[in-house]
Amino acid sequence: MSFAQLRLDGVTRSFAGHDALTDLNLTVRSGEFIALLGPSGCGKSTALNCLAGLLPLTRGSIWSDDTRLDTVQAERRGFGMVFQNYALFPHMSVRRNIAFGLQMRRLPRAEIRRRTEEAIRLVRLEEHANKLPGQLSGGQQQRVAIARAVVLEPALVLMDEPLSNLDAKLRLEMRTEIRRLHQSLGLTTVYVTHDQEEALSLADRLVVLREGRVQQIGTPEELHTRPANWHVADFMGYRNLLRLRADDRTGQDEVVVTGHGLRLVGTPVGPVRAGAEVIAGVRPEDLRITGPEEGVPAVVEVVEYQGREVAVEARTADGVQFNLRTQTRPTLGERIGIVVDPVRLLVFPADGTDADGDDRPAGEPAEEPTTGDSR
Ligand SMILES: Nc1ncnc2c1ncn2[C@@H]1O[C@H](COP(=O)(O)OP(=O)(O)OP(=O)(O)O)[C@@H](O)[C@H]1O
Repeated sequence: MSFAQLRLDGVTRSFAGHDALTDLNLTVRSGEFIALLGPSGCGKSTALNCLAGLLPLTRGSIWSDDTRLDTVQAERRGFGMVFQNYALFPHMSVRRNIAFGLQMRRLPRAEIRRRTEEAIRLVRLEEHANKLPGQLSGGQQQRVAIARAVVLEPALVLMDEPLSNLDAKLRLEMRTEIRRLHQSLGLTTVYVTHDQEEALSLADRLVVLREGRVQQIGTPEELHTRPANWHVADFMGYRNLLRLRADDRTGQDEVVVTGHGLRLVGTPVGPVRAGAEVIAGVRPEDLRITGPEEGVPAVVEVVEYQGREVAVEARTADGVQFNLRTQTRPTLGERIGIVVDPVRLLVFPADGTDADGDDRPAGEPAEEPTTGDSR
């Protein structure tokens, strides 16, 4: 069942009266790689299982072009699935595991053989085709699982944290592998992960979820440079989140924020009102270290070697902690100045209101952003 567009329209799923996923609207275009991203419990797997047909919807609908899909049984949707536990048949060889789905479809024997061998080649398991899953490494087993899904040429491939059981090095390799397969086979993929780096590197578009609600949908670049609210910023590596107050001179393009002995100029994202409480966020790599006579004065407390760069923690006299990344290596106890580029300091309404003024995910944030003194 191939499609030009797959549309999720107000997809909602609740468990015992509690919404696990609320009002998900998303259009997946054929050939796209979409990542569903968010912390544990945000509703990612629920969304994927609704798409797969493993969970009935509480409200809303799913459409494959003009055909309603949410009423179609899981096995008739023609989707491929890859999960974190590979769920391979332990008593069957790699080759038979991959061929199994084709055999179930009663395809001609020659076609089964041709497609199976091609899938084995695609995931580079030629040398292991006769082994049992138990004789393979985790990464190899995951490749079998992927081959088994894509050999059926599914209209959509659904992956739920497929790399989470692998070690760091293999995860990176498999990530490249998955992207390569997606491209070379012209797949359409929906991929669930809690790892923002994985999502940013794999996906054409990301859907950031929090407490069952979409926070933002966008390209990696859009999310990276323009998170819609501070929750998304938090997730996108804006490690410095400061609870401050907007000055009276709040404009369209610039806002002065003050508090905890700080006075910084930033860029408003969303409806930031003069005098309002805000969350100002900046990434560690967007802060610059200079001498103590310039910028925000602070003292270096932690210096952590991280390959080419150094992660630095510094604290101001008022106890605000900053996380920085630099190429130069300051010494412990050194007095430095921290320069904040106004374009890179994003200022969000503290209630979590979105950039488009949509205040659906609003409400006083449950978790407090770091203000330095809380750590
Ligand atoms: N079968 C179920 N019965 C009751 N509650 C459920 C069920 N499945 C999920 N939930 C609840 O729905 C919410 C979303 O769960 P979901 O598994 O979709 O989150 P997730 O983002 O995939 O998290 P994780 O990465 O930890 O799997 C959670 O609060 C979870 O406890």
